[in-house]
Amino acid sequence: MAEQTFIMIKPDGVQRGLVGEIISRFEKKGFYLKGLKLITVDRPFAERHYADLSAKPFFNGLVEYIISGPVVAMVWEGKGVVATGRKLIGATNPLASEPGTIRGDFAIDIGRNVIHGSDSVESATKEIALWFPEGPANWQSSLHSWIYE
Ligand SMILES: Nc1ncnc2c1ncn2[C@@H]1O[C@H](COP(=O)(O)OP(=O)(O)OP(=O)(O)O)[C@@H](O)[C@H]1O
Repeated sequence: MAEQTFIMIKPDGVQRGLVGEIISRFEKKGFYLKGLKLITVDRPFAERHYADLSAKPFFNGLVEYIISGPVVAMVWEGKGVVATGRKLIGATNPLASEPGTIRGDFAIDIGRNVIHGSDSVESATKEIALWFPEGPANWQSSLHSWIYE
């Protein structure tokens, strides 16, 4: 199966009306949308998603932020989508993110950085299973041969 990643537009991205812009960037790059839902998660769920960060001093604030409103959970597919998705997103600290990246263009504070993307193929598999227990959608783009040689 082609590589997939989990991308989440955080509550600030939803509140600020950045959903369309962000989806558009992934679509225009040539990645395929294989899962999409607007969902407000509870504390235990957010703690599971960020379990690897549970020892960090910012963990509680991070969980509060993620449960503060609806997020847009997505699965995107394509060659190299995990690493390239992270490049489209930009560095964790938005002030260090290059202009042209999502965080570089739309965010300032690390605790309000608009979007999450899986950091490895392994994390992507885990996160997709957590957020999409029903599994991603199964469809093939008819543009495939115009994007891949
Ligand atoms: N020093 C910090 N202060 C506040 N929040 C932080 C800090 N470091 C990280 N975070 C928050 O925790 C999230 C996860 O941190 P991580 O180090 O995994 O960065 P990331 O992989 O770039 O982000 P994400 O996992 O959301 O894509 C960050 O996106 C940010 O929202």
